[in-house]
Amino acid sequence: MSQTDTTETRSHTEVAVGVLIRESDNALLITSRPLGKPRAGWWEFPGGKLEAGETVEEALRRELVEELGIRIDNCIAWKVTEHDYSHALVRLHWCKVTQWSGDFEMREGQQMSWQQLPLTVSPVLEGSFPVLQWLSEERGLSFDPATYIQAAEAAVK
Ligand SMILES: Nc1nc2c([nH]c(=O)n2[C@H]2C[C@H](O)[C@@H](COP(=O)(O)OP(=O)(O)OP(=O)(O)O)O2)c(=O)[nH]1
Repeated sequence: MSQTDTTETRSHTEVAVGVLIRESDNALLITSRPLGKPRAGWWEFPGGKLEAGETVEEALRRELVEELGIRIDNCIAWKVTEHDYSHALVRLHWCKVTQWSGDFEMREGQQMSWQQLPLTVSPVLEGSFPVLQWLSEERGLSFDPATYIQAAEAAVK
């Protein structure tokens, strides 16, 4: 390797993310990131990192019990995306969830909001923007990333 080659190999952090869709009105569950995590207070879809030996579905089931106190009945693998944050290079495994049981409890002191598109909470994690676009397209809605991008840029300043 030459001295000018600054190529750095970063390993991916695998993350399971749930797009919970409420049957009655198609609303999406969005939660805020708890204090102590990178981007605390930002909004995201619920989920978290895979632990050693876990499948995406197992990780999502565990995270949703730990964070929200609910048990999911189905987990439909949907998309895989990547995002390079300064704190981690993440690979996001997106699953749609339409059935669950239990009452929502914010076990990590976070907030939750059932949202229609476009979301009204802000700022939203940048790694979730592609999914907001796909969900908008599925619903025949236009997607304008500008508002999300501006809010994210303002929040990292
Ligand atoms: N849960 C979730 N994570 C997301 C989304 N979009 C996005 O870029 N991410 C990124 C942010 C984080 O870098 C990573 C998730 O890691 P995390 O720190 O929240 O995971 P965790 O709950 O297992 O946390 P920890 O207690 O192990 O630190 O994925 C999203 O919509 N939901």
